[in-house]
Amino acid sequence: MIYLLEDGYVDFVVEKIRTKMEKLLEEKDKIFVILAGGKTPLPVYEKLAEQKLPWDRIHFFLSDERYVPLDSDQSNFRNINEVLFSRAKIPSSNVHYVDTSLPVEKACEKYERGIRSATDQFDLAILGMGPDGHVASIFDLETGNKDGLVTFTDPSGDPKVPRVTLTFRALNTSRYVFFLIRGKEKINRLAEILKEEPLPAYFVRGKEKTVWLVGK
Ligand SMILES: O=C(O)[C@H](O)[C@@H](O)[C@H](O)[C@H](O)COP(=O)(O)O
Repeated sequence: MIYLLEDGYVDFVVEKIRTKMEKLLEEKDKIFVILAGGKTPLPVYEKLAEQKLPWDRIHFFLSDERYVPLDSDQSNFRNINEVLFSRAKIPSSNVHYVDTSLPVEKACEKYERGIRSATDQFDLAILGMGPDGHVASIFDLETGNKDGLVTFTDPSGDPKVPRVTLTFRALNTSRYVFFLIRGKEKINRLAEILKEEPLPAYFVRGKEKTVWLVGK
């Protein structure tokens, strides 16, 4: 499903996420949600934090993290914490992040252990896509197809730093996938994906539904 929005992007996307979370919470006591890093979702997260949701029943995981200190302004955790986790007063035990104070392999192992002990599937993945078609920090298919749920990359992307990322295997346990994309370049990538171009984002699908929320 694709929504192409002329304006009102943030409000529309927040509403979609809120209603989906409410629906999922009618079925289950706890839900497990993946959040993308990057800039596009930040105003969405900020507005989401103002919603009346049972935050103690929602568990969050990051799709990927830049391997930088957690207080760096390049840290996805820091940026999401600022606009969502701390504002909505989400219990810290519900926030699963990559411990970048550890050596990178250990950080992956710890993140993977945390996921496995919490759940074997995600209910909702809120993802972005790069202007080159990458998703999470999967810039090439080999990385995405690694065994296990979490892996790391050489310095890649913008900022060009090593990254820790969920694999296709982990992302594709998600029941619902919402892609949040804005701008011409990303719209061109989506057009390619619809023509089955094997870009990384092409390989991520929700088990029940994949929704593209596309803005100018
Ligand atoms: O850490 C990251 O960079 C991401 O999680 C990444 O996959 C992001 O979603 C895209 O690069 C889009 O980023 P923008 O929204 O900033 O364009």
